Amino acid sequence: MTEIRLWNTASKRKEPLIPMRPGAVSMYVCGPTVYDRAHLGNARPVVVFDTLNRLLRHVYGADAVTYVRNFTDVDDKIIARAEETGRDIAQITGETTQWYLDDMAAIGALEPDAMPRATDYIPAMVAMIETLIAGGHAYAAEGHVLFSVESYTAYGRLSGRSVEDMIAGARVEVAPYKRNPMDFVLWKPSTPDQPGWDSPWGRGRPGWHIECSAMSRELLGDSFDIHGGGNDLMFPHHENEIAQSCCANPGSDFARIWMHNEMLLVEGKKMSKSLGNFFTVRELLDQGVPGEVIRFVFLSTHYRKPMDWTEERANTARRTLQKWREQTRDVTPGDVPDHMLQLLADDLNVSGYIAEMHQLAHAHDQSTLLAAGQLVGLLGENLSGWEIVSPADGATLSILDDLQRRLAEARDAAMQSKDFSQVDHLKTALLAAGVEVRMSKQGVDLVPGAGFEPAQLERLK
Ligand SMILES: Nc1ncnc2c1ncn2[C@@H]1O[C@H](COP(=O)(O)OP(=O)(O)OP(=O)(O)O)[C@@H](O)[C@H]1O
Ligand SMILES: [Zn+2]
Repeated sequence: MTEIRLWNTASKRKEPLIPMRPGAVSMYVCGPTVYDRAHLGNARPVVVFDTLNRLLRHVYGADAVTYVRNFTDVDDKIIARAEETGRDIAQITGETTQWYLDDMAAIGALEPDAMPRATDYIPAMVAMIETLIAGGHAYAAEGHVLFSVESYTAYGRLSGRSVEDMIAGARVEVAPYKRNPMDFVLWKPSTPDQPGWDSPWGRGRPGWHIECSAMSRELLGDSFDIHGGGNDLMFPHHENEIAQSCCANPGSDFARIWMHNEMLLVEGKKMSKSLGNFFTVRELLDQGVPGEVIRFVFLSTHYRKPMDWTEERANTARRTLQKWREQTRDVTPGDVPDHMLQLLADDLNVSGYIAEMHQLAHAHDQSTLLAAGQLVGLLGENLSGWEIVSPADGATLSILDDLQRRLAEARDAAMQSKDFSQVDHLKTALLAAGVEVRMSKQGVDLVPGAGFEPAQLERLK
């Protein structure tokens, strides 16, 4: 069986994935707070963990993998949105949840095995908070319940900070009912017009962090294999999840491997709702960018590196996919070769994997190319958005293939003879027909651009 190695943020090294329950892999990923359309940054963790989910299913079998991603449908941001718009909270969260599912399906993400909504798990959260109070890890004060960070000596270990550093560096809310400024809210009181549930501490609602601790435990148990999310969640959210879960379930590991994707940036800054520097996945789809192109752009950068979205990258992705789609039309998928699987299994080296896909395309190994694409959620049948693209027809593609071969041969010959006139002649003619010519050590690539005129190729036949 392929050994999967993943970078564990907690240990700061790559570790083999050894499922706690042999043959059964469990993964929890923090999902969205549902009050607005997902922006492009929000789609990055979805693509990253969807790709991992697909790899896990390939290696262990689909039935052996349990992937959970939650919806946070109770949160102060949602309450604020309802107040601003005068709309009903259930309407806002219901609509936004459906948008999210539609948009993520459009970028080729499989639905997780479970998608718990926080409001369906309030009793589990209350029970966990009671356990924490009984164990001396939390205290009730003025209708709130707070987690006492001093009660957990490993607090800060994931993000590598001490409690003193955190107090100095963080903008923590200082409140009279807190014993330590770093103590964080497990439960807070609700006014009569805010969503609330009866509890031993009065009518109120959970804090954000306890939601994930309770839902992951209900669905995956005290300990599970992989916990994922964006690296903006490492502190305080994940640090707080660990504190809650490890104190409520003594002796458990909570999550064995912590994985964090880097951010999608806009001019050097994280794309985020609060900064207002965002555009949504839906806007891109509506502009005619196929969901598969969005996915491909994400896959082209390793998940632990920050990245930008540029139109140029989108156009390159579109041309590559268009070509591969034509090449693999009516082809039956073969098998993904082991050396390619090894690349994915090495902490999701998808860019290396895509380089191999280019090689397969050059070698006209269409059935392997198709299988390789489908393993990472590309070249499938259900990916929308291509209808507005006019693909080159089969005859034109075979001329292009022929020209690609001739150009590669001409180049090899010219390396010996030092006479590049034939290479230059072909290149000039291709460029005139609107075909971009890319030559690298790996080979020759012909990419028809927006101004492609197939008729111009006829005279090169
Ligand atoms: N720019 C980004 N790049 C990659 N992942 C992101 C980016 N922004 C948010 N995420 C991830 O998206 C998920 C949902 O995040 P969240 O709903 O907090 O969005 P947000 O834009 O960060 O909102 P806010 O700015 O209001 O905090 C989380 O897993 C988070 O890590
Ligand atoms: Zn979470």
